[in-house]
Amino acid sequence: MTAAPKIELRKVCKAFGSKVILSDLDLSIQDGESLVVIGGSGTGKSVMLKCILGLLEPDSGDILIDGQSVVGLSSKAREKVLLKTGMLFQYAALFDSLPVWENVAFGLLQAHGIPRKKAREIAMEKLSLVGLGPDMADRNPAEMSIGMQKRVGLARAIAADPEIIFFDEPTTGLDPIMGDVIDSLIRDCTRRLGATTLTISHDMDGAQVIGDTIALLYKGNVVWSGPADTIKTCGNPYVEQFVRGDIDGPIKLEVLKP
Ligand SMILES: Nc1ncnc2c1ncn2[C@@H]1O[C@H](COP(=O)(O)OP(=O)(O)OP(=O)(O)O)[C@@H](O)[C@H]1O
Repeated sequence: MTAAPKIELRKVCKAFGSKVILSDLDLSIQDGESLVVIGGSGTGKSVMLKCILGLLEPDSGDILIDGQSVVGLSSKAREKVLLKTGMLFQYAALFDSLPVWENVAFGLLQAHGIPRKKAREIAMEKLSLVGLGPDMADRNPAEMSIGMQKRVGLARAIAADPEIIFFDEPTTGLDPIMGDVIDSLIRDCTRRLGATTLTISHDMDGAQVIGDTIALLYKGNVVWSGPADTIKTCGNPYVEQFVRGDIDGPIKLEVLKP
């Protein structure tokens, strides 16, 4: 018997008023797989992620984690599901009022009820995995560069050894070299954990570093998916246009009328 996908979207639809964002979206991520969903601005990547996290409810369709539907859960049941997940937000979203170690340990302290001493030990271990020494632990995140903040955010995402990790545009705001460093760290840390990951991104190069599989979203649906290392040779016209950044092709830019 084949195992159920770790995360599965079945014909998910979501509209805001008359504007259809997700349209019969099917997607599945196997246990231990790293999927990167790429797509232009406004194609529904964030809406998809918010539906999976329960921040938005699909109009129809189903979303399953470990074979269990997570649509319409009570907040208590959702908290339980979210305990097996970690998340790195687009701008790291650290609390400036807390030192670095406590940012990393936030979920351990608040959601997992781990005592402070133990939580600090785990935080130090995770900081070292992302290349930050013990001297960083008591720093204020606001004093750190964006690259360092992303490392702290990654340490927080992996703090509880989650089974699933979500990455929202993990290299936004970084220069290409630091972006590459963070992409490689994400790949190494998540592989070490054996976690299943879902990343949303615009960044083709990063997607190939992080992803086992890439899916291209356009108008709320997957127009291509396949192994990350085939994206440049797959011959799919949507992918080719996206890779080249051409204006001409099947992807139509929605230009706002003045
Ligand atoms: N709460 C909301 N109410 C109304 N419209 C929304 C809401 N959230 C998102 N949208 C619309 O849904 C569309 C898709 O947005 P989404 O943020 O998912 O795009 P995206 O692919 O993540 O884009 P980007 O890469 O620029 O972040 C956009 O047109 C956006 O304006």
